Amino acid sequence: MGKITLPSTILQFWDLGGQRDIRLIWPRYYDDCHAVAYVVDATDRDRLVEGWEVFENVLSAPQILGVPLLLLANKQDVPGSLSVEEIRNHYEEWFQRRQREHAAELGPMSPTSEVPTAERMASLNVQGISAIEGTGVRDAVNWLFIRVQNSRRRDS
Ligand SMILES: Nc1nc2c(ncn2[C@@H]2O[C@H](COP(=O)(O)OP(=O)(O)OP(=O)(O)O)[C@@H](O)[C@H]2O)c(=O)[nH]1
Repeated sequence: MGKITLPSTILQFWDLGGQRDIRLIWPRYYDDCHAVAYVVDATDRDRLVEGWEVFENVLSAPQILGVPLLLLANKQDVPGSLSVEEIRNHYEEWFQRRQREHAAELGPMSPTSEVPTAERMASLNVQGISAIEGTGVRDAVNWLFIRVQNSRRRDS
């Protein structure tokens, strides 16, 4: 857990490990979650698809519906890492492919509860960071602060 103290609020972060067995405890945190910052390793092309599957699983939790989503493309300090735009495109292509596969499995007459691609992509902010060098972290925190504050205002 980490805390960032800002003049008007304290942001509290829970860093939930990405290992397979640790993912099982993530849902325990969903009830009190005001935003999701999902970190992917932008140097690891081979594991991106697995990352999107896990991400989608998180987003399908009812408690997560409507909370601000920040996708962080980490390791931007490494030459050749995927850029923010490449990560966004990779996720969008994967999401569209998955929607098509689901539609094909369900057949043409089945009602769909799928989220339209445009809606999903519009709700998602993608930013580049380097956790090691600290670049992009301030922008990410500012974005989270503003979005959480705005969604609190809407709720009250
Ligand atoms: N070059 C570079 N390496 C990084 C960066 N962030 C993390 N690493 C390295 O990536 C490896 C994994 O980092 P961790 O912080 O253990 O990753 P994690 O996602 O928290 O791991 P889990 O909690 O097990 O999911 C370590 O060797 C880090 O030094 C970064 O921004 N740039």
